[in-house]
Amino acid sequence: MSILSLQGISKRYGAIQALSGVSFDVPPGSVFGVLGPNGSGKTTLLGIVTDVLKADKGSFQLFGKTATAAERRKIGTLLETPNFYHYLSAWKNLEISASIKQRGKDDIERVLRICGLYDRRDNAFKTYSLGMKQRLAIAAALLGDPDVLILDEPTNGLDPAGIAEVRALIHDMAKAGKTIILASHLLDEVEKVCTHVAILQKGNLLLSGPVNEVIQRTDFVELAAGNNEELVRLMLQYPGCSSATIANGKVIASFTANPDPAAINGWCANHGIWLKHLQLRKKSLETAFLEITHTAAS
Ligand SMILES: Nc1ncnc2c1ncn2[C@@H]1O[C@H](COP(=O)(O)OP(=O)(O)OP(=O)(O)O)[C@@H](O)[C@H]1O
Repeated sequence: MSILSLQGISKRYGAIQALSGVSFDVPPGSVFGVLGPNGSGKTTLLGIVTDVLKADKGSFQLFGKTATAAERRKIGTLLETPNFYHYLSAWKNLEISASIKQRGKDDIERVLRICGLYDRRDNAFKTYSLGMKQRLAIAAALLGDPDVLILDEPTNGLDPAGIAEVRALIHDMAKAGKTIILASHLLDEVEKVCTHVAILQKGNLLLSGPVNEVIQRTDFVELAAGNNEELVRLMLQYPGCSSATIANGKVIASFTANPDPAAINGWCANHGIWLKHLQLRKKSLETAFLEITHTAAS
């Protein structure tokens, strides 16, 4: 059973079509990244799922059921950095968050410990670093031990140390069996923390599924020989080689399936070309993503 299942969600703001018939499923235990550039509809989508906004069309189910207040209570959300009181301590701020969520105070110690803030619980919020502030926001989302967390751009505005802190926290929560749905425009974030991804562009869903399946990052090979022009001609005859070009003194060869460097080396030697350089490389996630969005736009 999917944790969240969306069918044909559409939303328009006046002349702007923010979402157009978006459908995908979030499997249990996944860290599901909703990825897309600024303005692609990520926040709108999370707003609909958390009942902050209403869809114009389409439907969705939480835990296999039409979402009611009972299902929503199983979800912790961080849609924007909450307005904590600057002069109050982390503990006091979480007491307020707990009472807004109509939850008791008995969970505050647990969430502060998970987020590594227990030792700083009595310090005023204003004395926290940005990373600690964001971790406190996640602590507030964790009150009541929800099975599912929805986080909108959880590392937004953080420095590398803060980003690493929040990522470590997401990893820990995923290990503890939580399903995490997070919106991000950072490919790096998706690559480092997500198991699944849905890619949005201008409100349209381009792709969704497990990261390794959706974002095909076939290997390519970097080669060099005494005569690179001759090497290009030879590689273009190699079974499964889809392209071979020279860049920066190296021959870059792509293939229809993942290439075997040993077989390439043998093939070249058998054809009288001795390689000076042979390296298997992976297309960066960024290149793969740009290809996906470029293909969709053209
Ligand atoms: N309240 C609103 N009124 C009018 N247009 C809106 C409103 N909220 C969002 N939009 C527009 O809808 C589109 C999708 O916005 P949304 O905030 O959902 O995208 P996003 O992917 O979350 O972007 P970002 O990464 O910048 O947060 C954008 O064109 C945005 O300008």
